[in-house]
Amino acid sequence: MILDPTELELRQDPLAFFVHLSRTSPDITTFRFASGKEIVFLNHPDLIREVLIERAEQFHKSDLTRSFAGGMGNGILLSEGEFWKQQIRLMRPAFHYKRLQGYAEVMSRFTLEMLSHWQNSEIRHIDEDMNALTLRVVAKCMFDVEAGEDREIMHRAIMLGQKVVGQMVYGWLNLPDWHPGLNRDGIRVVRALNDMVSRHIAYRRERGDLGDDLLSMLLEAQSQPGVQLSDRQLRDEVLTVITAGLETTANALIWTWYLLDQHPDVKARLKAEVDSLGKLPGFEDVQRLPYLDQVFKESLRLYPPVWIIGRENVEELELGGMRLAPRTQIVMSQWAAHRDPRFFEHPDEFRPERWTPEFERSLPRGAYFPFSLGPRVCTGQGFATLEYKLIVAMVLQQFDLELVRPAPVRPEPNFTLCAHGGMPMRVRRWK
Ligand code: HEM
Repeated sequence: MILDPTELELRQDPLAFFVHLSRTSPDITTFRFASGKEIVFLNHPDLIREVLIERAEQFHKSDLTRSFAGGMGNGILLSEGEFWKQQIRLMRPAFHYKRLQGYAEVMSRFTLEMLSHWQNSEIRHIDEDMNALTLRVVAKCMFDVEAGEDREIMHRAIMLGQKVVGQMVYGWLNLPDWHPGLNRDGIRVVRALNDMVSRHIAYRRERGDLGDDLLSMLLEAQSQPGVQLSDRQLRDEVLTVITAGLETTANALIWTWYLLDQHPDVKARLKAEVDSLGKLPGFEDVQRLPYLDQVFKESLRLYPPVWIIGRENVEELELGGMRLAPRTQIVMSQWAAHRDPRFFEHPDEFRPERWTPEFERSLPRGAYFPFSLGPRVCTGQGFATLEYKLIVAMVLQQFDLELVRPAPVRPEPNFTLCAHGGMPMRVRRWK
């Protein structure tokens, strides 16, 4: 097949491709593959806001989202319309602010447990540690699952899954007529995960004593009048929340450790702030650390774990002066938008201090959207923010992390933005 230059650029470096497109294109632009298939790229906060918030009901998740979520079945990430409304109504209580306090206790306990295994001056694969930690946290908080054997199944599945889903996303980006499908490795991964989740559902039913975690809420909802929730759907929801909640938060943390290593002045200031607590940080404490909040926002700006999202219009419509046929594939890239010099001064620099209340007020809605925006905003935003802040504060109180491979570390745009080649770091207990 003869590749159009666009396809070549996209294949070689999707992140650079979208930044280039955003710096050289109008607010809405179309790029074409050699096959003739078109993709519409949104390059202005007003249009992003229109699609995600103001006219959200006219747009559905797209082929891109289906490729990301390929292995998760038909979970909440992909559902639409009345069915999505039912699912979000059933699931939202598990993410309510009041419940976060209980989750904070689990997050802290598991973080301390991880730190108790760290030896002074050893080299740790921080990417693996962060993935293992966020997996334990989400599995325990949402599904009350703690068993070691399952952790191993899930950990292996996620590591392989990263690769498989990455290939699927690349498939979508590179091959315009490509349809989501799993290769043999992918099928194995999904089968192992499905079996594991089904086993837990059966076990929980047998036990009979439902708790107040998300799985219990969904099991209970099955008997409510008017609720349509098959066992298969329930399993898909469990897998979706685990997958959506684990690698995203892990990568936010991994890139933060990298950025702090590359910016010792920021690390010193953040360390002073977390030490000023004089104790282990709790649920309320981490919400009162302003510099930690700035570091969080700036890390998600430069390394947004979800680096691209897609939508398609349900019916023919006009957007930004362009007529779109039904099911036109639309993409918005956090990676590119968060580097837009129209809204971020020195966009490539890591400057947590930019996040002042005045700056946030002046930033147009749609210019910064690490958790997306509008009705389909990330359900786990509060959960992830709390988890990130507790983990960063607790680790930094005890350890200094130093990168032991040459910088820069290249971001790899898979399902989420991974660190190509991993993030080995020497961990030193502060004197
Ligand atoms: C830093 C961490 C996270 C980031 C950056 C992130 C980002 C996102 C984004 C951008 C979306 C929208 C995707 C789209 O529109 O196609 C999303 C959806 C979602 N996220 Fe997150 N997420 C994070 C953590 C979590 C956690 C911890 C959970 C759960 C424990 C979670 C659960 C979900 C769910 C259920 C959805 C689907 C919502 C819906 O479609 O109604 N996320 N997330």
